[in-house]
Amino acid sequence: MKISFIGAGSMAEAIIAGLLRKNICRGQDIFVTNREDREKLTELEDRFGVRHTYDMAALMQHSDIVVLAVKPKDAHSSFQKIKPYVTSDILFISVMAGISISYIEENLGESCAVARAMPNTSASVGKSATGISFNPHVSEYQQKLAAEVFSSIGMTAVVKENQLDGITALSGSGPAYIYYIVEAMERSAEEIGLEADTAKELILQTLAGAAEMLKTTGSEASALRKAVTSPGGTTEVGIQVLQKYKVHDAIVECIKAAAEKSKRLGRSQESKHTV
Ligand SMILES: NC(=O)C1=CN([C@@H]2O[C@H](COP(=O)(O)OP(=O)(O)OC[C@H]3O[C@@H](n4cnc5c(N)ncnc54)[C@H](O)[C@@H]3O)[C@@H](O)[C@H]2O)C=CC1
Ligand SMILES: O=C(O)[C@@H]1CCC=N1
Repeated sequence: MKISFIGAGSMAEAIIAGLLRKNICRGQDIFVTNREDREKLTELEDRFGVRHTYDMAALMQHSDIVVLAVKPKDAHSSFQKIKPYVTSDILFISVMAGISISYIEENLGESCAVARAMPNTSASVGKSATGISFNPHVSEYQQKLAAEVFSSIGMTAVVKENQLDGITALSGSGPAYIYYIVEAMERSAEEIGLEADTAKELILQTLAGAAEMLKTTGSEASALRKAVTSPGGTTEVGIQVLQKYKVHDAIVECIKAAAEKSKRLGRSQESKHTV
């Protein structure tokens, strides 16, 4: 499979790492390009054995799949660059938050094969949770190619496009919320006098263990929480503090706000650049 990346930032890098680790393609079958940072492209070339180019005709000719991995605000400028070289046999996979399939079709051509995906940065360790949606021009073969790409970086759920703003908020941004909680756990460990390295190991194992329990026991999160919470014990006091600070509601509001932002990101780009 020959695959190119328009945009060579954290998300492109995470997907490339997965593709190569799982031998989905060879480094020489991957082209990367960005706006102007040649140094970054050379670094990727050295690290992964991928090729880089600013020649869009060559990049597009080479590609079965073109991954659109620029920030949503740069979507339009990246479309302008590649539009002259679009052909009907290329599968475009956008990982851009908020950018709709119809906007991509408007810019690249109504009959283009387009997938809109929302992975997360855990892709770089093969643990992404990815939602993906296809337009009707994506053939079964191309759907298989896309499944190969995303299964190399973790699990994938095929969904209706209207689910993707929610998925962006839930699992696209999700790792950041978990890291935010870990930052707070690390600070509390310091404040209660634990040794930093030991605390870090304990936190990581606690996270991994809780994830494994959720995955393998089939029990609901609330039931697992209750099993930890001994009446009159320590957890009960801790949870009472979380309730006092309305942490549950804050997380619900956080994810709803992120989903709204994903919708707004798409709308603002689309209204700025009517074709
Ligand atoms: N970082 C994350 O956790 C996730 C990001 N995404 C999405 O992935 C996309 C990329 O995000 P990051 O990799 O974090 O961004 P980034 O800022 O690390 O990388 C963006 C890349 O796009 C390039 N670029 C900008 N304009 C360009 C143009 N006109 N032509 C060619 N290249 C251009 C930049 O030079 C840079 O290499 C975003 O749309 C984001 O919504 C999706 C899932 C998770
Ligand atoms: O923050 C963002 O906009 C991107 C999309 C999901 C994760 N990062």
